[in-house]
Amino acid sequence: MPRHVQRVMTESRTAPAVEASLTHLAVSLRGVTKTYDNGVMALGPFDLAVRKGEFISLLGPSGCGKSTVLRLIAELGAPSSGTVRVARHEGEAQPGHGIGFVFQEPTLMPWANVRENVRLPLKLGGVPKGEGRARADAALASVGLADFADAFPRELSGGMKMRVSLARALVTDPDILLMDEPFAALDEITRFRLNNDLLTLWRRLRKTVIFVTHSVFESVYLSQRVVVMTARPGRIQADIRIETVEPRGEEFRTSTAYSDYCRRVSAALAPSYSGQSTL
Ligand SMILES: Nc1ncnc2c1ncn2[C@@H]1O[C@H](COP(=O)(O)OP(=O)(O)OP(=O)(O)O)[C@@H](O)[C@H]1O
Repeated sequence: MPRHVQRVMTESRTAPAVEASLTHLAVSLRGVTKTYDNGVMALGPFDLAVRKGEFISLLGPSGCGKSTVLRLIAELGAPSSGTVRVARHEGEAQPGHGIGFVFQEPTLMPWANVRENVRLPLKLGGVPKGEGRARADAALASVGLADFADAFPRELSGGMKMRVSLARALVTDPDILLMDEPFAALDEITRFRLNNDLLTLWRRLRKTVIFVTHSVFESVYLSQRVVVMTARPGRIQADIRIETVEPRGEEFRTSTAYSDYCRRVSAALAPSYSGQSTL
């Protein structure tokens, strides 16, 4: 039975009705603020509820606290105030368990082959080598890299390295996938291809995905909801549901509905940039 682990918080009273509805949520942030040691107030107050299996994007100007949100969810830091809750299964009480993290940089170990890179989280978790290798191979197959398990990172393109990074995040079979601008450094064609592959994976695995991007187009294409943040300290500027025929594909990318949503999201984003230099 899933249970909810409540983490560092200064205010713990929650209305019973809200508590009950948490069983449908993967992640809940309520009244969260984050001020770093240097005095920078990065976030808040910030409220976000993400349903299990939902794909949402966080969009906002540079420095508005998007990565901070992901780090708080992953317990790579504690909120200054407010509540962060993450749904977990029994046996996943340790920080970070049940969560996969994909960063903009694939951060692969250059001296290890692709299989060993993907196996790393299992190795750190004490999974026996044979089982770990089999699971790493399965994760690699899921991202279309079954034939590259013995290759080294230097032999791979940028897109392939990102697939390895995704396989490494999936190898522990997390319920929640946090993705911090994973495709930002890739060329457009590779990015489009990875967008489609990610959607295919998401439809198959139904993980909860929280995806950070600077791209209005990418956020609308991928997400069921686009959450637009204000400039720092980041709060919710708009929460826009993207309703369209599923599964999405290239016809959605060229549809009027897609461009209408992009316009709507851009308009919601505009106030967050007001007063900021565009240079
Ligand atoms: N460890 C830290 N110590 C001090 N300040 C930090 C730290 N991490 C982030 N910040 C500051 O907090 C603010 C929010 O940072 P964060 O990385 O969450 O923003 P972001 O929206 O992800 O930015 P970007 O889109 O540029 O990646 C920024 O002003 C950043 O400089």
